[in-house]
Amino acid sequence: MEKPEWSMHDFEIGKYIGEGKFGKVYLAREKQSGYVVALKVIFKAKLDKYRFHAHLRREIEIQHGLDHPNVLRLFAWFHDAERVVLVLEYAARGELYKLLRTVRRFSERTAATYVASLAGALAYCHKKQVIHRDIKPENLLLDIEGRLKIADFGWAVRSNAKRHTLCGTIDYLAPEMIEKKAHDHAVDNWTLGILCYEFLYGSPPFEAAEQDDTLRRIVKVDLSFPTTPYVSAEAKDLISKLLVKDSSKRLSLDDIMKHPWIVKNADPSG
Ligand SMILES: COc1ccc(C(=O)Nc2ccccc2)cc1NC(=O)CCSCc1cnc2[nH]ccc2c1
Repeated sequence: MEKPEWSMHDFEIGKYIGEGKFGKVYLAREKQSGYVVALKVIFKAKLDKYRFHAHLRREIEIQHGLDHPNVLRLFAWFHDAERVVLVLEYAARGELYKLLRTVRRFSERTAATYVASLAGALAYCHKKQVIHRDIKPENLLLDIEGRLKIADFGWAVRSNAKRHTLCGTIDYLAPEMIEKKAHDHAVDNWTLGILCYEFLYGSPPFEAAEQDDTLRRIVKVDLSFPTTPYVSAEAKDLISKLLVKDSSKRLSLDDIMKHPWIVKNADPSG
């Protein structure tokens, strides 16, 4: 979809599909090709207010170079007097979390396929020196084939987030984040452990009534596996090797892809 410059006139704008801190997201069809995309309209006035021009420019440069089946594509961007418009891949089956809430929990094959997709996408991003990927659950979308897409919502605050806490859920924070230690991309490996647990059991491992209890359980790595639903020993083995306090001892992304539970259950087509 390379072209010297795009404008709004190249697209038929469809329904509104989402809200970001900097603007709204619409379904759109590119007139020439009929290709359906998501247009994220960001107001320059907002960028000025938050002084995000440089951040957005840097992000666009980074995103433009990313091309992985499990990372939402930024195809192009253009701007006019008052707006910057991002031409993004459209993930037709929407938010993975809405699906999880609907079906309660995923099968071991589905969970393993999503974990393998995430590990592959993160390994790709880390190879491209991109570790600002934030694999919070709200950032995971599903395309028309049900393939997982890490949809970096940039600095958007999702106004329609379903999470129970205000500032985005704390269930995914790694111990080093809570203890304000230096953290690197090993936090993503921790988050993969949380997500794998939640995919299989339907709720995150350290959930508690009060936020303080959740934080205490995280720093203690107070991990236990309920007797129901049945979850295989291999799955628990993988989760136990990711939810490790010492970030240097967490299973690496490559080792996740080679783990017996992933090898046995993940669908290679993603
Ligand atoms: C590569 O992706 C992105 C790259 C950059 C930014 C961004 O906003 N950067 C920014 C903005 C201002 C200041 C600084 C940085 C956002 C995204 N990605 C999304 O926002 C995903 C949801 S919009 C698309 C989309 C697709 N498919 C769907 N299916 C259902 C809903 C839905 C929604």
